[in-house]
Amino acid sequence: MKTALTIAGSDSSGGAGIQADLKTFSAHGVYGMSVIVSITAQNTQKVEEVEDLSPRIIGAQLDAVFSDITVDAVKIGMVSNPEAIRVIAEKLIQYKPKFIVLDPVMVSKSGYDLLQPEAKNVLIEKLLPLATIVTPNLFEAERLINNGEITTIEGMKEAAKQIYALGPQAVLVKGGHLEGDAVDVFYDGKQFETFEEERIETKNTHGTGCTLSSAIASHLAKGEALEEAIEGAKTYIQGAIRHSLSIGHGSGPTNHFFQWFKN
Ligand SMILES: Nc1ncnc2c1ncn2[C@@H]1O[C@H](COP(=O)(O)OP(=O)(O)O)[C@@H](O)[C@H]1O
Ligand SMILES: Cc1ncc(COP(=O)(O)O)c(N)n1
Repeated sequence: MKTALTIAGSDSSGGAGIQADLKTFSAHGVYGMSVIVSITAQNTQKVEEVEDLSPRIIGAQLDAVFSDITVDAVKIGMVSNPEAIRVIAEKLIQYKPKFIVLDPVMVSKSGYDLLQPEAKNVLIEKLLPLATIVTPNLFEAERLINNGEITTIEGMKEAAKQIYALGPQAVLVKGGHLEGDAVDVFYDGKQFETFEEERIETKNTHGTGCTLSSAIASHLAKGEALEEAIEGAKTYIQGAIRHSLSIGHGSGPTNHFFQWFKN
């Protein structure tokens, strides 16, 4: 069986973070593993509190996994602070996994800072150059390049180009927060490609970015080429949002098992 590892934060409500990632891996028939960076007390309405784990235990988790198990793909989500980022980068350079999908999580949909402001430049310097692909949403893309608001597909293309220049092998700027259809823009230094799906009208989009990046990692773990992996992940997130779950009183989670249990 192919394997994937998520390095991210825990979401107590199970809709985003580590929990979304593991569900996504399972739904793809990939064996999931996790290195927890931070614990959030969170639900569908808000993030109440965040507690980061020490860089030491983050490093120890990475050593435990990589020293024993072949990791076919890594997904990185919430990394929270500069010290955590430094140890993650150091271990990834040491163990050299073949694929790294970096979701540069910055702020939760409910508006809580999941990346300390002073950690942004460390993420850019240490993690972006290691990424097979980086998957910012519009807000994160704006913050990565500090070049104003992105409001059009053309703007997303320009941002993708500038983020590519920061060192990842490819970029997928996600258009979930734009108006109209859900259009994501891919750039790999050679060409642009757009991945488009019809926008689904729902408030239940908690964890969509986590789900998409883990789905890409799952497809890469199974040996698919990058664009094929994005295509598969985009089809998956569309189903997971279409059948998303009205759980809780706020923004409900995506449905990872919609193939079997439709809402
Ligand atoms: N309402 C929606 N209908 C269809 N696809 C969506 C919707 N909202 C987001 N998506 C898709 O879900 C994925 C996650 O996007 P986005 O919401 O922009 O990221 P994030 O969760 O990081 O903010 C992207 O592929 C985006 O196009
Ligand atoms: C632990 C953790 N990781 C990531 C997200 C982002 O997900 P969203 O953008 O849907 O709030 C989150 N809310 N919590």
